[in-house]
Amino acid sequence: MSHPIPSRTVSPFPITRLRRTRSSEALRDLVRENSLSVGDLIWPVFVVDGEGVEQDIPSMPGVTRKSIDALVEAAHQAADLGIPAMCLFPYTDPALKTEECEEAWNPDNLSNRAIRAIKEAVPDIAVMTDIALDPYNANGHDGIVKGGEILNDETVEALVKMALAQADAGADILGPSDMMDGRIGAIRAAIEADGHRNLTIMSYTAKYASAYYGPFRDAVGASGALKGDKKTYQMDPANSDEAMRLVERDLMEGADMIMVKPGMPYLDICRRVKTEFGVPTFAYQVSGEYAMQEAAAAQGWLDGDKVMAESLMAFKRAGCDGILTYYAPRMAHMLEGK
Ligand SMILES: NCc1[nH]cc(CCC(=O)O)c1CC(=O)O
Repeated sequence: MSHPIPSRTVSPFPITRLRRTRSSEALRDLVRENSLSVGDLIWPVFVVDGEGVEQDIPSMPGVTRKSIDALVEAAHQAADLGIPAMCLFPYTDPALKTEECEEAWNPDNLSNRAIRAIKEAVPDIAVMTDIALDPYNANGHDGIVKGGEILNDETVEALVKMALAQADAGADILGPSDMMDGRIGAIRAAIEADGHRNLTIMSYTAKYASAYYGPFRDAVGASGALKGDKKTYQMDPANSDEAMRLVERDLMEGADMIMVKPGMPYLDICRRVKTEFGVPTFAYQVSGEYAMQEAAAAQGWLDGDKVMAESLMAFKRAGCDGILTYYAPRMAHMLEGK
């Protein structure tokens, strides 16, 4: 937390030399204000159909789409590293994409099968889901489209069905990422009525209409499908007060945790959420942030490991309790000294 600095802490030079507490690693350790630990990390992963499959994603070097068996293996490794949660994103066969998006609430869709497989093999790792229609939508949008309009209330009904299917599959954290109005309240009411009393919701509350999602859309196979942009539901990057209204709204409707997305370009929003609401606050370091850092590292223009660690610490300093990051296993290895 940041505190107002009373001027009496700074006497004139040389009584005060602020370099003293930076003069050795030991002193720097003692006065460090924030820390990053493995327990802060949520690992987003991409699931694809098949067996023994690991596909590279060219715009996200080092990240792969994995079939369920490979994903279970990855879940074991994540749990061994102490990573508390994984977040699943399915690559959907284009043949399963429709205008009504029915595959989204199929109890046996790829994502729900993956949830079951992970919870059975590695029960201690928390599984987070994505609730939005875009992987299943013939036109790539997060909501149902009729006559060129992204329909709010009809989409919310579909999202509730999707949430219930994920709850039944054993999800621990539901992640509505669609930005429709009223979806948190509708999902909360439905899962309560269905007896899922401890099921948490991490709302993608302040999700901006961002150009940083490009590589993710390649990873889930949505780039080609998307017609137009997402500006009628995702937020305008120019706005900050509006994000605070969304946080208040989502908390009132039953969200347990709040997320800001993208991450690094929106650290001011993270800080405002934490300072103004004092609730569990998360940021998503998105695909484009990862791609930028890795592209520069591959050129030898940046030190990839150091930039990874610095970028993740920045989220803690901005007030986040945790970070969704494709770096989760790599950062965990570094933190464990492995
Ligand atoms: N609603 C789907 C969704 N969930 C997470 C991301 C982006 C994640 C990333 O870029 O890493 C997106 C893409 C989008 O809204 O277009």
